[in-house]
This record gives sequence, C-alpha cells and structure tokens, in this order.
Amino acid sequence: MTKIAIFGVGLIGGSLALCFTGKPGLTVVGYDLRELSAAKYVERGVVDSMAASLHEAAEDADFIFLCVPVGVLGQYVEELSRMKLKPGCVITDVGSTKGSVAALAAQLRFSEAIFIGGHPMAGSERSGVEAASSYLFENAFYVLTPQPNTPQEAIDSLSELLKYTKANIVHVEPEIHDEIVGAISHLPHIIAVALVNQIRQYNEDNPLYSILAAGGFRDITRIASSDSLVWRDILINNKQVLLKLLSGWAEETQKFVHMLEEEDGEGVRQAFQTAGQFRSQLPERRKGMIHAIYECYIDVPDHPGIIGKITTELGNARINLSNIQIIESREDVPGIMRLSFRKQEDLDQAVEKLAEIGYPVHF
Ligand SMILES: NC(=O)c1ccc[n+]([C@@H]2O[C@H](COP(=O)([O-])OP(=O)(O)OC[C@H]3O[C@@H](n4cnc5c(N)ncnc54)[C@H](O)[C@@H]3O)[C@@H](O)[C@H]2O)c1
Ligand SMILES: O=C(O)C(=O)C[C@]1(C(=O)O)C=C[C@@H](O)C=C1
Repeated sequence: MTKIAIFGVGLIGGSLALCFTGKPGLTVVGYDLRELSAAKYVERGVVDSMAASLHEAAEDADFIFLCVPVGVLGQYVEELSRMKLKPGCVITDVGSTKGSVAALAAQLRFSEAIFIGGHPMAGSERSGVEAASSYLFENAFYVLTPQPNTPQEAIDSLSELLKYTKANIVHVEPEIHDEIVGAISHLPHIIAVALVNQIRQYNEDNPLYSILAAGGFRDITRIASSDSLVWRDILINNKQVLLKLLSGWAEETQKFVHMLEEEDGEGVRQAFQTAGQFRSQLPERRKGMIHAIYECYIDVPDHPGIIGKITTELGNARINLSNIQIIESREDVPGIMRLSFRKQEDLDQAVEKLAEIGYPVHF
C-alpha cells in the first residue's frame, strides 16, 4: 500500500484527498487542527483515516502533502526535516507562493526524504473541506518546482500520483512562479478586495449601491470572498513581488485618470480593445489557467419558470449541472444565463440538448 498523508484537510487538501481515496493500492491519512471530528472526514469518504498527530500521519508515508496556509508551511517543513521518514518519501506542498518554501527546503537536511514544491492552479473563494471536490484540478495546471538536484525518480513518482487529479503538470522555477502568480492571482485578489471595500463605504451612505450591483461588480469581485487568513499569509509572503505589481497597477489606473481628464475617448477605446484581444486569447473554458469548470451561456427570455425548464430538461437527459446563474435580467430584455459543468462531457451534451430545445449556446 502507498500511504499518502495530507496535512490540512481543507479546500485543497480535501480535494487532493478525494482524488486519491479509494484508488487501488492507495491509503490516505489526514491530519488537521480543525475541530471537525475525525470520524466525519472518514464517514464522508474524504480520507481513509485521520491521524491524531503529525508524527502518526507522517510515519511510513510515501507522500506527504502540506496543504496548510503559507504562514505555517515552514514550520511543518522544518519539523519533517527533524523526523525519521520512510526512505524515498516525497514531501510536497500546495502553497500559493513557492520561493520561500523552496529556499527553506534547500537549506534543510531531510533524512532520505525529498522535498518538491507544488501549486495546483485551481481553487475557489470557498474554503474548508466542505468546499472540496475531486473535480477541482481536472484540466487545470499543476505547478511543480523541482530543483536541479531533485532526483528524477521522485519527480516521476509524484507526477504519476498526480495523474489522479487529471491536472496538467508544469515545471516552473520558484521565483518565476511567484512573479507570475503574483500578477495573475495575488494582484487580482488585492484589486477585488480594494474595490469591494471602496464600494462598501459608499454603500454605508446609500444602500442602493449593493442593490444595483449586477454582473460586472459580481464577476470582478467573486474572489474578494476568499479566506482572510489564507490570503493574509499569501500576500505577506509575496510582499516584494506585490509591491512592484501594485506600483504597476497604480500606473495603469493613472492612465485612465489622464484619459478621462483629457476626454481621450480614443485612448479609452483602445484600452478596451487591446484588453479584450488579450483576454480572448486566454485558453478557452478554463477561466484563464484557473478553473476546471466548463461553462456556456444562453440568452433567455425573462419569464417565470425558465430556470426550472432548463434544469428539468438537463436533469431528464441525465446531464449534471454544477451551477446556474442569471447574469443579467431586466424586464422585457433577454437575460443571460450562465451554466457551469464539472466535465467537458457534460458541457458537450448540454450544448446539444439546449440547441435541440431552442436555446443555442455561446461561450
Ligand atoms: N484557496 C485556493 O484557491 C488555493 C488554491 C491553490 C493553493 N492554495 C493553497 O492551499 C493551502 C490551503 O488553502 P485552502 O484554500 O485549502 O485553505 P482551507 O482553509 O480550506 O484549508 C486549510 C486547512 O488547513 C488546516 N490548518 C490550518 N493551520 C493548520 C496547522 N497549523 N496544522 C494543521 N492543519 C492546519 C485548516 O484547519 C484547514 O482545514 C494554502 O497554502 C493556499 O495558499 C489555495
Ligand atoms: O478561482 C479562485 O477562486 C481562486 O482564487 C483560485 C486561485 C487563483 O487566484 O486563480 C487562487 C489561489 C491559488 O493559489 C490558485 C488559484
């Protein structure tokens, strides 16, 4: 039996556990500080068993996944380096920053264990094991940050195990990872939170702000609901990169200040056009490099019962819908409905079914 230990059975740790639990030859042991009784994790089939201590979980493990917030990662890596682990044991993490943990692991001496940094580029604004899903990583990118001296055998065995996630493995240097992920993940989280807080203050004087908030505001601010402790750790850890990115962001917004002051309509138009062109080149159906969610949109007339009709038709055809949302709905104006699926197969079947019943989709 290959023993997999998961430290931190939350959104990411729980999702990884769900990918591995029940697979032939694998046994998954969880460890978490949270007061959710161990039996519940086991009953729900997330893990095979829960360990009462870090040592119990790590003992004899072939793989150890550290799925805890970035702020406590270092302490686990250090503790593991002091333990006698199974020879060849691969320790990996899922932290959203890679530079500091790679630097720490490089200076520690593990007795016959190997550390390989990792980061699945998939997630959610939700947190905790309740939000975990075995589909979370499907089709997403999964970054590994092996060092030049990392044994190939260890990289291969971790990559082989990660096939259960159905993610695409990519190797990236830790510092490059932090720069890129700072720009495409951490900065957007800061912007979303700052924007929500700006509007929240206006809303204190006039609640119409939140009442009128429609698709635009909701789309750009979904990630502002992310876990505050997880994100505190990520942002502080990637401080140097983010300070540079924030000054770039200030320059970008300043460009708009100038364009508006000068009433430079052509400048505004060009800004939208170049942004739109770049965005349309992002890989389709993966929401950038982020989600393993397959989505399509349909134009729907605004009349009662439309959601029921669509869900019934898809349900009768045994097509699993993971989410449904009306993005815009005004009286007498067709609304847009966003349908999300967990699998490409479901999306393809839905496209066919919806066309058949008179609702052509767009992406
Ligand atoms: N949320 C995302 O979208 C996302 C995506 C990719 C990677 N990550 C990274 O994954 C890691 C976990 O994030 P998450 O979103 O799963 O958070 P989460 O809050 O859902 O899960 C974290 C789990 O770790 C447990 N925990 C916290 N401190 C602990 C400790 N000292 N010892 C043992 N368990 C502890 C918590 O009880 C919780 O169950 C973070 O490092 C984060 O940067 C998050
Ligand atoms: O989709 C989301 O909600 C996420 O926040 C996922 C997201 C991201 O920003 O893309 C967040 C943190 C990660 O480390 C990786 C992915």
